[in-house]
Amino acid sequence: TSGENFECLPQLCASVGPDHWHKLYPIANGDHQSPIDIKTKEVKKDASLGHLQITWKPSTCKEIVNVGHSFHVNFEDKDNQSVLAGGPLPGNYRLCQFHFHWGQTDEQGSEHTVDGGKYASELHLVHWNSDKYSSRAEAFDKPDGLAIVTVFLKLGSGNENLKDVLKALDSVKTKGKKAPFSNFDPASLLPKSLDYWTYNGSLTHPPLHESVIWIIFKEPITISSEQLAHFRTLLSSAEGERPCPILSNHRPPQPLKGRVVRS
Ligand SMILES: CCc1c(F)c(F)c(S(N)(=O)=O)c(F)c1F
Ligand SMILES: [Zn+2]
Repeated sequence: TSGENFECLPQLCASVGPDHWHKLYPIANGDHQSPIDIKTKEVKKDASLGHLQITWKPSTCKEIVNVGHSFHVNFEDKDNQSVLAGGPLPGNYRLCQFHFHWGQTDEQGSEHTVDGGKYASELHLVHWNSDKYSSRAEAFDKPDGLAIVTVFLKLGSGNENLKDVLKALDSVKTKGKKAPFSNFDPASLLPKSLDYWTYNGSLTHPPLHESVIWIIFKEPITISSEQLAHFRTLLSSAEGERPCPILSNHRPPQPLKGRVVRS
């Protein structure tokens, strides 16, 4: 086709979807894969689990980047300024980035599900074990390497605290683009209650390392249909290429393989 600028064909963009990952990343069929469906009746109450200690500094927020299948808000993590501790964690985990997952329609989009129920979106705040490792790269593939705090977003009224993130998205529309994004307080995206579920799992996108302690808040925050549509305007194509919108980027739930979810 001589430079026609037609919309990206869905199958072209999705030819590397979750069902193909195992060919390049055999761990995709491993015993500690994420996400999972949380069956609330099978959750084990564990009195030894303490409260989470969250100390995130807005001044460590640095930039927003289009990583092709999503966007990441990256934090300065050269010292222990924005850290997570307590709960199921053995020590301090340093915040390095957050990102969202969403679906083709408002009826799906979360990665974890609760009693089979899907939320419209899911926020992941990624931290690495800075007591034991010297960088996120070193921690990424270690069993106690990462701690990911997860907040469900349910379809509802517009979320004031997402406005700044959504506005910043407009400056990183195409793959590989990055823009400064500072002084954002990720705690503004937390629910009132910090009650959580926790289990051991993996990254939900290649390389799928089984290196994650998942900490999932039970209470969702809200997101509107318009804000979800804004997520879907992000492109997986680079500048000048045929535009290919990221309509969805959530992996379906994986087998629990005997793991226990605690709260
Ligand atoms: C290696 C890049 C990467 C992922 F592939 C990934 F799947 C996740 S996730 N959805 O488990 O939080 C990350 F946080 C992440 F940084
Ligand atoms: Zn994620």
